[in-house]
Amino acid sequence: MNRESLKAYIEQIRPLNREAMMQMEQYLDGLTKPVGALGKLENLMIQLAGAAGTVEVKTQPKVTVIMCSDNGVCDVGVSSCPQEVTATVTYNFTRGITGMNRLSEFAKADIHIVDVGVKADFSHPLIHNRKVCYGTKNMAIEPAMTEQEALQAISVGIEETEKLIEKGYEIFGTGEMGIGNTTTSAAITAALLEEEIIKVTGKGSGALDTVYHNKVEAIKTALKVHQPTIADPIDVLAKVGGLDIAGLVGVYIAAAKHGKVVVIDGFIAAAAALVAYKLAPITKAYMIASHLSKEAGMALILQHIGLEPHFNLDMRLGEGSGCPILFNLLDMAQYTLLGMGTFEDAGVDKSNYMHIWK
Ligand SMILES: Cc1cc2ncn([C@H]3O[C@H](COP(=O)(O)O)[C@@H](O)[C@H]3O)c2cc1C
Ligand SMILES: O=C(O)c1cccnc1
Repeated sequence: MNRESLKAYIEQIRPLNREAMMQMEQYLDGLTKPVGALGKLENLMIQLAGAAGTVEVKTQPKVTVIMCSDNGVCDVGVSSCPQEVTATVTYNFTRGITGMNRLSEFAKADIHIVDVGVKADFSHPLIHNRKVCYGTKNMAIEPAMTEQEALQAISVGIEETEKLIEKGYEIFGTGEMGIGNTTTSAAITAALLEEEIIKVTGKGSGALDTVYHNKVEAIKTALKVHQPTIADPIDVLAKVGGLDIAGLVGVYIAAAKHGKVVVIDGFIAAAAALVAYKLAPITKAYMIASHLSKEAGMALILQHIGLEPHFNLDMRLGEGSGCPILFNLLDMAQYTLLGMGTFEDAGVDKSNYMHIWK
């Protein structure tokens, strides 16, 4: 995929279907409750109707796409964790033992593991080999990726998502595994939001003071040396981003193009959402924020896009972990709102309560 074909793909994304959203809203307003009283649960159903183009919304089946890749910037000590852990955890997703595995099983949701650039080889049927290269370059010295590599990783995200859509998945989530990716996410956020580096850089998986200092310095150097063009999200992504983030950009874009909502996990998934939003603001209509990560940069990204998190559990795991929790909320919203009685069913004379019932 090149810039032109990506642009042509993005141009096919349609806005949410207003008619279906109005129908859903009208239906919800007729239920035995004050108008809007189920708040964001109602908003979720309206958004799903808009995405699907019908009030007959489906919340099953669900899948979180987990983009796994390594980051060359680990060479300058930006994570307290050794880089090899990327490969270990990527493999562990196949063993069912990670936090993400358990959360997803509980939510009856699937995971789809993609090796978009891990610095190790796997031969496991559950790890989809879409390796662009064996990790990015160290952005503190040279650009993390070429533009072509970044575009290829976006294509991987698009193609994997389209395969999952063909399999019948209705709801998508975004996950990642890549030691050092809170540094790349902070670099992207600092560049695209034109924010101070320390305001968007956190302790990631648990940085000590020296590691935190290395993170800030690596980002400072990368932005100074490569001078990414702020108005060009692909340039920013290629120079200071990661293959995992690029892959997730493809997930947001492809899901939106096919009328499917995408749940955003934590800071890294949010950095990818920011790139997708900058490339195609229309993708926002299909995004659902799950939780607010402990990483400070996430709140700024969501504010910028104009999305609100649905919960704050002080989580900072990544892997897609916020998605299955939000999936549960979607199921609950659908079960409740599409199963409730109308005010007629409830025998309520609404003429006395016109101010709360429409
Ligand atoms: C055992 C382990 C499992 C993880 N699962 C997700 N992450 C999370 O931490 C990493 C980012 O943090 P940093 O930028 O500090 O390296 C990513 O892989 C992210 O998914 C993990 C981190 C560790 C150590
Ligand atoms: O919010 C996240 O996604 C996150 C935070 C810390 C470490 N890994 C991921």
